[in-house]
Amino acid sequence: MGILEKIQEIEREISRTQKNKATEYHLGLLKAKLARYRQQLLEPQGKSGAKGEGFDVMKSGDARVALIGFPSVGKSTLLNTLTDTHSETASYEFTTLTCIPGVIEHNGANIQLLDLPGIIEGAAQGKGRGRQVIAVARTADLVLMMLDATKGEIQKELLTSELESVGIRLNKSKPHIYFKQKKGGGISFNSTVTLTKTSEKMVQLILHDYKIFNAEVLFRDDCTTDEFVDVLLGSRVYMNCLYVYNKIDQISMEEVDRLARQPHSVVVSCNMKLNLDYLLDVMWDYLALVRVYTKKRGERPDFEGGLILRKGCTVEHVCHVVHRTLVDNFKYALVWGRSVKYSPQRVGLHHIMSHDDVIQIVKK
Ligand SMILES: Nc1nc2c(ncn2[C@@H]2O[C@H](COP(=O)(O)OP(=O)(O)OP(=O)(O)O)[C@@H](O)[C@H]2O)c(=O)[nH]1
Ligand SMILES: [K+]
Ligand SMILES: [Mg+2]
Repeated sequence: MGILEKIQEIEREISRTQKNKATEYHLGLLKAKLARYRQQLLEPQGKSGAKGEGFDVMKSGDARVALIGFPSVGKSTLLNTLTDTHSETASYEFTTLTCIPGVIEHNGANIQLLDLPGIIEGAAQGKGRGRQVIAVARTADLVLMMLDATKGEIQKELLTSELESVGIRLNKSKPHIYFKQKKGGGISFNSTVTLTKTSEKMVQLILHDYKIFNAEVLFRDDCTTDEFVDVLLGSRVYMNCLYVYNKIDQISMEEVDRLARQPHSVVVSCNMKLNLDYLLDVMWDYLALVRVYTKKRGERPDFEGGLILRKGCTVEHVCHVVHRTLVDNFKYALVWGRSVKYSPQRVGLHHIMSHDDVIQIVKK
């Protein structure tokens, strides 16, 4: 039996099984099996076809953003509007068949935007070019899930579950579970909180099913069985996602207002160029980018050549970007901007920089 058939069989069994106390362990085990088969399905089966022509795009710039969505929601139209690249657009589905990179220039940063073929239900199982699209999405720093504002929330749910089924978790943080396989000593299970969503027995059963007999498990949160399986499989990707509702020119103001209030959501119209500046600002936030200007003593800051770093970056990070050996000769730095109380303020290597700060590094 192929993996796909096995998956279907388990899914059928799960839907047949009534959810209650007596079937809890049975269902938990089925779900764990399902997760394992899905993982196997994703792993490239030989060289042929798995990678897919037209998807091998070099990473470039300061960050990478992938456009995911059903066909004809306006992904290519967005790429054409925000970048100098041209990607074919049309009213029929699957206009785009490969990965098309463009560059967004924003706040002095170059953000690589990837236009991708539309994905459809069953993409994770290889329908359309789903698997290749998902593989590219995994390499991005941010997913823009583009949705057609004239269609229902169901698109978002379907896409989210497609991505979930291949190990991509959107806007979720990694479960606080410590798991380590050991050479011996059996299973050591501990938790720092009371577990209400799973149990030691459930975890033991799953580990047994995975043929893991020696391991250390520590729950630091009241996590679910599914979250434990995520940690066990270890290959989950936790990604930031922005839901971009396009074609708001086609819906009522009330509806626009409602969509705009959804979490992690931005409403736009690519055709009418509505709200795209706001989209760029939110993208910048979600990418957690920071621009820092350097300045030499007695000179004006270099406002042309801002350095692009990540939120939380320190003076030490800035030094590394400026020059490899700068840290060794570092005496102190003067900083102007939002990260300091007084401008300028003398700071050390561990000082955390804010967006648009100016820094002057003083050497020994
Ligand atoms: N009304 C309206 N139509 C739009 C908007 N943006 C794009 N469209 C239209 O939607 C259709 C599909 O646009 P594309 O950019 O080709 O969509 P896509 O998501 O790249 O489609 P695939 O590559 O086939 O997956 C085109 O006819 C566009 O003109 C918008 O803001 N409003
Ligand atoms: K299209
Ligand atoms: Mg397209």
